[in-house]
Amino acid sequence: MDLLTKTLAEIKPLDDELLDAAQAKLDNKTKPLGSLGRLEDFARRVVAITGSLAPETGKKIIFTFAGDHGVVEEGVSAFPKEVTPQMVLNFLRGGAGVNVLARHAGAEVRVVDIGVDYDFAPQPGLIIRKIAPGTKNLSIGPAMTRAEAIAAIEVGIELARSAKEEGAAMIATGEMGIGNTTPSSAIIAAFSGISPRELTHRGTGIDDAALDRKVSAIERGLKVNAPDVADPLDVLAKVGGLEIAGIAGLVLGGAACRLPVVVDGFISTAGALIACELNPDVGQYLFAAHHSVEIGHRVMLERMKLEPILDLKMRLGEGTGAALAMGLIEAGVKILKEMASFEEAGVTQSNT
Ligand SMILES: O=C(O)c1ccc[n+]([C@@H]2O[C@H](COP(=O)([O-])O)[C@@H](O)[C@H]2O)c1
Ligand SMILES: Cc1cc2nc[nH]c2cc1C
Repeated sequence: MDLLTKTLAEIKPLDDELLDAAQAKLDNKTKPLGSLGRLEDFARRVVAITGSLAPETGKKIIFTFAGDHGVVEEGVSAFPKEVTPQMVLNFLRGGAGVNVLARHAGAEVRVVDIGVDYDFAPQPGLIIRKIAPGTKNLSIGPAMTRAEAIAAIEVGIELARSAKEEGAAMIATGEMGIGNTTPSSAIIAAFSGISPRELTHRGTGIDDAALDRKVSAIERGLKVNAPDVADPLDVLAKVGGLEIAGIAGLVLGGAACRLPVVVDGFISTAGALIACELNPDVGQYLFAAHHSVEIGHRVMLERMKLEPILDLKMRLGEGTGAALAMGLIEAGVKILKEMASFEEAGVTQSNT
């Protein structure tokens, strides 16, 4: 059996008994019932995901997948495509936004070249698993073959599995790819049936003329490719991206090996959406880090029934939102593990 099929079969819905046991433990802590709000949900879900009533919290890894996009030749981004490899080198030197916020959160950043149109020298922190030197222009034909999409998903699955073997407590998604808000918008337009004009936004900060070109590129791409929404791999291959596929795989691999997965912004959520369309149980393993400024993000999150943790008006990607949210999820787990119970603290419980 191939790795993707095997992984999809391994993903199970969360166990209600574990969720209830975690809630019972939280309800014994020295606080009015439910008073730690969503921190309690984070703790409950990490218990049910990991199967432990005292989950580990130490090792946190952000995987930042980088890929290029043929559709940039349609003039859909405010930046040229050479920024993709330039930013990869910035990540590797520790100077990018995600590096700063990961250090702040105590997380490690691993950069994955899954499809950058540049040959990097092997170096620490860089995982070279290039499937192709970028996608093809999705506005005139398929972005990639189905085999390439599956190969990129399997890279993500393997990375999640190796993170689990190394003892990671939590993993997160991130990405870098000039032009990648175009395939992300195309993916949600395909699944939702909402028009690209309503869903498409300004990415890196495009002007009105570039926004028109971007909407037109997506409209043409959906028409020429006619992706089959009942077949999420078809959508991914025809109008997706290699880093989006890698993220879909990381999410699937995380769910299969019972790791909490923190999903960053718009592009990461497009990857997570592909994973959820392949197996709806995946959503229970996910934490939506934040609400991106990109307008299609809300539609994606609603479709996946995920409530974003933060709303900081961010739209950088890389894993920046995920880095910040990891600390809050960890805080919820620490409440469960470290807070005194009523009995331990000698505090009287409610009389109702
Ligand atoms: O994560 C987000 O919500 C997000 C929203 C807008 C843009 N980005 C980042 O900006 C790049 C894509 O923007 P664009 O305009 O080139 O499609 C890519 O490198 C993403 O990491 C990221
Ligand atoms: C400079 C720059 C940094 C980024 N990080 C993620 N996407 C990006 C896009 C640009 C243009």
